[in-house]
Amino acid sequence: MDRGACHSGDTRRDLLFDSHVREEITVTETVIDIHELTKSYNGTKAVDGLSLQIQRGEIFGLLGPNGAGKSTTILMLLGLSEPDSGTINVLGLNPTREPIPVKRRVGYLPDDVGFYEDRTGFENLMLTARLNGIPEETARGRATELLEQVGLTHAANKKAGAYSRGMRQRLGLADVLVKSPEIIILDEPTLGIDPTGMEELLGLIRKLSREQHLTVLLSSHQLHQVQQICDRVGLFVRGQLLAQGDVSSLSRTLFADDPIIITAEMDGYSSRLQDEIRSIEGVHHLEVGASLQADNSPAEADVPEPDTAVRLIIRSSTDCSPEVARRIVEGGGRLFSLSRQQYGLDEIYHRYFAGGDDKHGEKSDSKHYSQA
Ligand SMILES: Nc1ncnc2c1ncn2[C@@H]1O[C@H](COP(=O)(O)OP(=O)(O)OP(=O)(O)O)[C@@H](O)[C@H]1O
Repeated sequence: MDRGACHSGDTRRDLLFDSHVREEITVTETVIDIHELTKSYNGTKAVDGLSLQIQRGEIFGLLGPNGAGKSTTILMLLGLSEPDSGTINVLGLNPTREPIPVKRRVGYLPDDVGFYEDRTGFENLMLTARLNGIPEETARGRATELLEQVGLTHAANKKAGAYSRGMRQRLGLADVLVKSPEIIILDEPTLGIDPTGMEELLGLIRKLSREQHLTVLLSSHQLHQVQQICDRVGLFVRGQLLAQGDVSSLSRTLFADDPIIITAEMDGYSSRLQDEIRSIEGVHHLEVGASLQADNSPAEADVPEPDTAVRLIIRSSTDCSPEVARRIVEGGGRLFSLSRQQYGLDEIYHRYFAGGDDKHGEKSDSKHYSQA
């Protein structure tokens, strides 16, 4: 069937009868369901009232600084640690009471996976297959196929002890996949890998997840890598899930009360224009500084000379960018660029992970003329 047909007629029925397009229908099925989970060590809460649902096929990033409680949560998901209170359901199973069926269906890649160093990559995968009761012939085929998928065919007969860090992580991924799990949990999978190796591994995880509808829970404190591949992220701080969602909705939630920052590069600035901008509804702060595009160094003054290129930084409670642009142009200014600050992972990182007080995520490196 021509995919174009999906846009007309009985779309729903067309989709259902097309085996290719059928894959595109999103059927949500919660495979990890956590409610009010709590775990303390020596009276200190490592996980504090965590509630989280993850859907089949989703790549979810569990983000948080050291000691946030990520590993403790993972251990409870795997049935390796018992919660103090709350419930966990993994693929319909209770990991505390049914750890073995959970282990059969959930793969776990720790941050530093252990191998038999004097055995080859292929032999290591075969050992894991045997441990999981996979028949010899099937195991051979699967090990060969997985080594190819993770790009290690060339190193199949090399001893694991001679693998680089990146190769070990890729072998670890293959090792986790030997038993054909439905969920894989990866703890800091790219730790210690160079940027190229990291890109490759993340690309591979995403590809495998998409192709095999594999659910991935990825724990990390490296926000940028998580942003690249995760459908959703959860921000974990001091045992609590502070917020969850895709990165842009997360930013909106976390920075909802922050002013909107608009930056304009222009020339033709005047005190009349300054008043015009300050009178825009919502604007509560205006800084005028040297433009990054300025080839002449402006003199210190309240209002620079009209031919001086300046950068305006406007803080507003609403997004008034179109109005700012209109008033600059109508006020005789030449507008070179106008941008609105978008909060991203850097700002989230500074505020919640690094304990920074850079509340506006703005680098104030411009030379100041005046402030409103
Ligand atoms: N077995 C344990 N005994 C006592 N305290 C523990 C134990 N395991 C974890 N903790 C404490 O629980 C808190 C959460 O630790 P956890 O290892 O879960 O954090 P994390 O987010 O995984 O950190 P990291 O990124 O460093 O691995 C920390 O304060 C840690 O010291």
